[in-house]
Amino acid sequence: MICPKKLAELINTNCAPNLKQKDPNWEIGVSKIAGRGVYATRNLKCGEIIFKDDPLLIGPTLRNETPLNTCTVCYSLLDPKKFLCKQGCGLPLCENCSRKKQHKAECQLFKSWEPVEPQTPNILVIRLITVARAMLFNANQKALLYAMQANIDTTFRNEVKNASACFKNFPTDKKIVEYLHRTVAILNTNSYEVNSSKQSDFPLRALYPLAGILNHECVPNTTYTFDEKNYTIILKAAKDIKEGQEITISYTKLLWSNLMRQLFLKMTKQFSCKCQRCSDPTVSIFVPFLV
Ligand SMILES: C[S@@+](CC[C@H](N)C(=O)[O-])C[C@H]1O[C@@H](n2cnc3c(N)ncnc32)[C@H](O)[C@@H]1O
Repeated sequence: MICPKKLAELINTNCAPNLKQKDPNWEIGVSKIAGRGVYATRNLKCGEIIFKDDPLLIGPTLRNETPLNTCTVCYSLLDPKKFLCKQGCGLPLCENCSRKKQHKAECQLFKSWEPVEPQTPNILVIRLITVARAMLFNANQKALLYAMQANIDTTFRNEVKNASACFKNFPTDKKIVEYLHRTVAILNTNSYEVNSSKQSDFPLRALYPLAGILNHECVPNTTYTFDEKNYTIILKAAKDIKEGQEITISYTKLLWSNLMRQLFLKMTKQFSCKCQRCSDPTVSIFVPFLV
């Protein structure tokens, strides 16, 4: 894993206007919690905005119940009968976005892989677009992506492996395939779930260079929201934070029981939380019975 200083340089090279602050109130350092973390460079007041961060990578999550007839560029709901790109890349697309540069590059990439059934909506093909977007990164963006933590488990290769069977000419080059697998692992470790601003039941996974470095606490000192237009994450202090203190978020829902949080963190983020709340023997580990 690269050191905090190098990571900060990469973020600085790649950062979108929102992170370009003259005198940021945060810095990246070695964390007492895990790996690298983000620290306050001055005292922060409860409610104060700490930073705004734009996604490096964003795209559909897609679960079985999500509507496939959703444009992969603007995420608006499309006619359920005819919604796939007319050029044969297999991606759902609205008329307006078919003219956009972003889709043209993605369309070309998917067409070069030759979808087996380009006129049949396929959840594996559509879901792959988020990972495939990292193929279109420039060298700086690739370096930043690679600097993010990638948790490895027994399943992270399945996403690309399963989707590859839906193409006749999927890359076989080891380096490319490894890059795609690693992108999945990085998304699994660091991404946030954001609802599409066009439809609330269409979840997106978004990777933020700085917000992705925040470590977890079950009683975090920040909260976050997303800007509906560009999916910028806005991080605010949830209590007063002292200069030098680590800035944390919660990866779970705050009101989940100890047991639920611990299971979720172990299964999705591969760690056992040792925070004060988790270590409190007076807190029940069972799910509270709500009336
Ligand atoms: C989004 S990353 C956080 C940034 C990471 N520390 C880094 O250096 O890039 C999430 C990973 O950080 C580690 N992590 C975050 N919070 C933790 C905590 N409270 N206890 C143990 N590990 C934690 C886990 O390995 C987790 O999968």
